[in-house]
Amino acid sequence: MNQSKEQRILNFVLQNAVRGDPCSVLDTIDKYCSQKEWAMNVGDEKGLILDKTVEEVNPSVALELGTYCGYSAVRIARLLKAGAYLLTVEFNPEFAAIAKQMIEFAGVQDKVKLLEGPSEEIIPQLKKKYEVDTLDFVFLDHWKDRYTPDTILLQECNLLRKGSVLLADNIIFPGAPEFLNYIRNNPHFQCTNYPSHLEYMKVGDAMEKAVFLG
Ligand SMILES: Cc1ccc(Cc2cc(O)c(O)c(C(=O)NC/C=C/[C@H]3O[C@@H](n4cnc5c(N)ncnc54)[C@H](O)[C@@H]3O)c2)cc1
Ligand SMILES: [Mg+2]
Repeated sequence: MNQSKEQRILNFVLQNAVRGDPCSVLDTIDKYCSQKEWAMNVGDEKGLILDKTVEEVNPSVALELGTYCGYSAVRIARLLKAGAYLLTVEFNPEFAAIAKQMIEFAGVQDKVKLLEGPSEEIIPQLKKKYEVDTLDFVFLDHWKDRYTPDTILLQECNLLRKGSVLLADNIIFPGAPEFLNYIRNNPHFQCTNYPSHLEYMKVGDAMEKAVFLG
């Protein structure tokens, strides 16, 4: 049975990156996906916007929706302070298995909890089952039509506090027009747009930061 693209990306990392070195894992994925097979990792250019936002927020508890191969989970986890952790949600079992190996190879497994299942089921479990009080940072990079319902769900589950920061990928391409309309017209969020490019391409894209005002 021939391998999936995601399996080929993982194999390339296992054979070419330095075990326990998150930066080498990120660089190796970026090298593979820019030179061999495109994949929907946040990538190096938008990755810098993600880095700056995570460093600015310095979260104790972070949530990622849409783990995929684990690129942004590694990217976020490598910046977390001692005792801080990332919860990352992925409902495709094949991708979750790939991401688990990617996270472990990068050596950030102690900072990452990979939760397998749909975000709409996991989010309501975060307080009771995963002992979360509130989330300091949320990275949205899953199906784009889930950004709005999951942002509403996070509020309904009282998982956001004054100052919680949401960062959403792909505002331009593939685009999340409904989310943009929702969040920019919502008085409870203060929004900032970060123009960039689609990962590994010369196509325009952007990220949107939304600070919850309580
Ligand atoms: C054809 C084509 C290809 C790529 C692009 C460009 C492009 C560029 C990008 O940066 C992109 O992020 C995307 C994109 O579509 N991302 C969707 C990412 C989903 C991942 O998240 C998982 N997931 C999806 N919904 C859920 C959910 N509720 N609960 C838990 N996991 C979920 C999936 O299992 C995948 O692991 C696309 C445009 C067009
Ligand atoms: Mg994306």
